[in-house]
Amino acid sequence: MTQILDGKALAKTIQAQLTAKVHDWTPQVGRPPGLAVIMVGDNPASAAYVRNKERACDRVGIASFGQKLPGDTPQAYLEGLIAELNADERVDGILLQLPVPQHINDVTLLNTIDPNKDADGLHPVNLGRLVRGEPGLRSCTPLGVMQLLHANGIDIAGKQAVVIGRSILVGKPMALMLLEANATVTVAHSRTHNLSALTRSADIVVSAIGRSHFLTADHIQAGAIVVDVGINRIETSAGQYRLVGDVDYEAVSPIASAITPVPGGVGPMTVTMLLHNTVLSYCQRMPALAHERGTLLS
Ligand SMILES: Nc1nc(=O)c2c([nH]1)NC[C@@H]1CN(c3ccc(C(=O)N[C@@H](CCC(=O)O)C(=O)O)cc3)C=[N+]21
Repeated sequence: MTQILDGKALAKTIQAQLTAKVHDWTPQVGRPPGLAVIMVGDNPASAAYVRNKERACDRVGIASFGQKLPGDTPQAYLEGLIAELNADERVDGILLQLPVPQHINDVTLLNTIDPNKDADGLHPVNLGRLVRGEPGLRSCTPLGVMQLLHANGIDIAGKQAVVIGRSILVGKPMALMLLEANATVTVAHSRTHNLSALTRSADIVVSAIGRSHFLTADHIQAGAIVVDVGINRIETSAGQYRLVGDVDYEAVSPIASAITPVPGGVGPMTVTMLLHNTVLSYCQRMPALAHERGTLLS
């Protein structure tokens, strides 16, 4: 029987744990944790994610300091806004929703976020901490994948893992987190030769490329663990949109020993890890909670 790695259920459990802690800590600290999501322009997919994030914050008791800005907002304005949020004591996490419009340099902006408020874990200081294996704020999607594997009793040490995709948001930090958990990691990408031969030798395949039905039965060996990070919107015959991953789920799930569905797999974990990072940052910034540090994800 193939094990379904249910991210929606685990997200619910972790969010309930976070809610209880936030409920206890808010009176001690005198304020709730705060998250500022900055969205520039009106990409409909981004708007939907941002709404999900704000709803999740509400449920857990995190204050939202969302900023929805027009698509022609100048770079200098955004730099000023981030400086203000860095200095705002009520804000523990800052996230710049990606992608940003063409005229904005996202790397420069991400680098101005206070690393201790970097809820997305994308600042060079946090990426450097990950490379070194030091504690720090970790990128949400790969952290969510690690939680999902861990909570389902999947042992990673010694396994062959292939990560498909080398983005700074998912592929690279995913590879480093699997390595930190003692997997033998290979990173594949669009220029990789003989991808299917490579993935067929893997015990764990993580796909983060953004192409629907890309990973087929030919790519997977019997008993492999398949993690689908892809979020692709495809049009159905009825003219509506449906969310699918990178994996041909019907074909691959009977072969795999464990697999994440889309939706309901990695996506809800990403949002939950963003909440987790915000609460972790709150915990680290507030002296009253010093003794609680490190108790968040058990
Ligand atoms: N700075 C930044 N950080 C991000 O983490 C980030 C980003 N920019 N830009 C866009 C991507 C995408 N992303 C998702 C989050 C949640 C779901 C999610 O909750 N998915 C649900 C379904 C949602 C639906 O039905 O639309 C699921 O898979 O079950 C998906 C995708 C975060 N991203």
